[in-house]
Amino acid sequence: MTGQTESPLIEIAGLTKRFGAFTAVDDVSFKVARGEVLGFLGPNGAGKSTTMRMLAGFMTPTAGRASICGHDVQADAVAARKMLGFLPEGAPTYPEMTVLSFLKFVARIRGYSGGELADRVDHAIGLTTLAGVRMQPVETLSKGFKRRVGLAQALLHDPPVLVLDEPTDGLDPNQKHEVRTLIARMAPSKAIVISTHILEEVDAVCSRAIVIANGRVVADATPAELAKRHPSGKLDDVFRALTQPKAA
Ligand SMILES: Nc1ncnc2c1ncn2[C@@H]1O[C@H](COP(=O)(O)OP(=O)(O)OP(=O)(O)O)[C@@H](O)[C@H]1O
Repeated sequence: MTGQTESPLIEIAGLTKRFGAFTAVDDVSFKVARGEVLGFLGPNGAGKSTTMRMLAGFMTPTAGRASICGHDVQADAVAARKMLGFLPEGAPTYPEMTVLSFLKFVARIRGYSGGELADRVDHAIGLTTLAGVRMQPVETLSKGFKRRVGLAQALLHDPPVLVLDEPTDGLDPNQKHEVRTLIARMAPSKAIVISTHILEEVDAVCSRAIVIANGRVVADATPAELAKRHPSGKLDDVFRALTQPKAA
């Protein structure tokens, strides 16, 4: 420890995405420091995936900027992506590859070769409990296993920043628990953003939560602070109050 305050590893300022006349993400700003696990919450269509894609440099914003470890994700994309592990929504691409060949392919793209490549792939397979399916084509896996292959590729290079779009989607309760434990274990050394619909996940792994509705941030607080905003003390009541359209 140097005693110096480290700059946030993730910085988003005024991020906006319009599709024609429709504004999907509207002036979103936040910072995430090392050690934080930020839960990104919101109803279907709120703008979570669009924000995460822009943060990961996979979609160009209409306005605003995002940076990872000080590197602008658009202007300095290669440097930013080295510092980032991104789990997009849905299943991994290249469905015809086996789990092992897909992860080796990702490792080669990440610049690894020889023994180091093999070690990286083995480690990612171990972290995500994929050893039993390593020779199986990705397209033949169940949804939960596909999700874990996506997670394995995001973790492979041990990046300081993780952006995980619904990491536990499709997992059974045991697998959900494993992935949450893994996230909690990695948390002290990384800045992590996870989007989720599952409010218990926020209590389980997040040190902070942002709620987004209609593309706008409507709350940014710790889970305990958020829970206090409703007499029931329940996050799902707070979520409903923040995100449901008011009755006329
Ligand atoms: N390429 C696109 N063209 C037009 N509209 C889009 C496009 N991508 C997303 N949208 C719209 O932007 C809004 C936000 O979508 P987004 O996928 O970011 O929401 P989300 O919060 O991730 O939702 P979910 O929880 O259902 O995954 C939605 O109304 C969606 O239909």
